[in-house]
Amino acid sequence: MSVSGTSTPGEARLIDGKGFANRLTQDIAEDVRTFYARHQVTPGLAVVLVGNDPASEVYVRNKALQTHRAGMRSFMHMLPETTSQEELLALIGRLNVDPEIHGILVQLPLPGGLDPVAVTNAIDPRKDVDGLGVVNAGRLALGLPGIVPCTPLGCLLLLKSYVGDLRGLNAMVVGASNLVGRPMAQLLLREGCTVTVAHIDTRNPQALARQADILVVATGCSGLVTGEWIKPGATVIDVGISRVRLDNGKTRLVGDVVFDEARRIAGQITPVPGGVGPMTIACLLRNTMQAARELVEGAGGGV
Ligand SMILES: Nc1nc(=O)c2c([nH]1)NC[C@@H]1CN(c3ccc(C(=O)N[C@@H](CCC(=O)O)C(=O)O)cc3)C=[N+]21
Ligand SMILES: [Mg+2]
Repeated sequence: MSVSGTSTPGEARLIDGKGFANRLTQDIAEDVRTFYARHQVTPGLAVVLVGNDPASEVYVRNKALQTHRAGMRSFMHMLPETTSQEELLALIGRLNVDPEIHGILVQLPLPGGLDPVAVTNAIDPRKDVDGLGVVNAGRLALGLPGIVPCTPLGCLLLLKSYVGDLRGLNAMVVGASNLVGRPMAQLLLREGCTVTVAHIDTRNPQALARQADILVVATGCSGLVTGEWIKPGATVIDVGISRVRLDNGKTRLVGDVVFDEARRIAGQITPVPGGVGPMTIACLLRNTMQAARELVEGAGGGV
């Protein structure tokens, strides 16, 4: 591996997000025990799910499972599709003042009729473990400490571990969502990358991507990024996760990157599943631990 973040083409090294996330969760479990010994407080995470989208139910259950593995408390709030904005805001108001809750996550997307901006910003910024409210998003944009969104944070931890120093590298983020693309670009900028963000109106994103030492793809369009997008030896982080139906009727999870093409050209690449997804959940636990510390100890923190 050279300092430019590229390596000889051939077969890309697999980035083991699942293994990294497991180690991170064990480290957090240790922090939880130390924190309990010091304060007799167990960090608590509240997850709010409105409606019954089957994919969201899987994620939310997985989050609860991992929360328990880290020794934290998990509080699930499954609300019916018919929940009103007032009812949801009232619940967040109660969670904001509940001393047993240190982190609050409202699963997105919300059913139509509920305003995700109003709901996200009703969360106390100290408990906003998704980092999606204006206070934490603004802190990230200004380079100040705060809570960083879980998926971009997970991608950054993988990049720092597998690439090392990111300074001076060309990074491209494909997708400009508030949940992933924008905060990802901010984090890479903070690490000293030269950052390009491609979005729906970008002309010839493939030509821009071919310059990128680091390519982070977060569009939700399965198969968007083919081998021709990839600079030989680049590090590719695939955030996309789509369920596709195969000819035999079974379903399979795929990313936004055509994996079999990309792995022949990239230097290293995340698989789907087993890449970014498990890191998202581990970083949610990390953010909850950080929020509990700041709420209980009043320490100024950050990543
Ligand atoms: N407020 C909010 N915050 C989120 O962080 C958030 C959200 N809303 N809405 C939905 C997306 C999606 N998301 C995933 C988390 C874990 C996996 C995950 O663990 N994936 C496994 C596979 C899981 C499976 O088998 O289905 C993997 O990639 O290996 C995937 C996706 C968090 N999201
Ligand atoms: Mg994810």
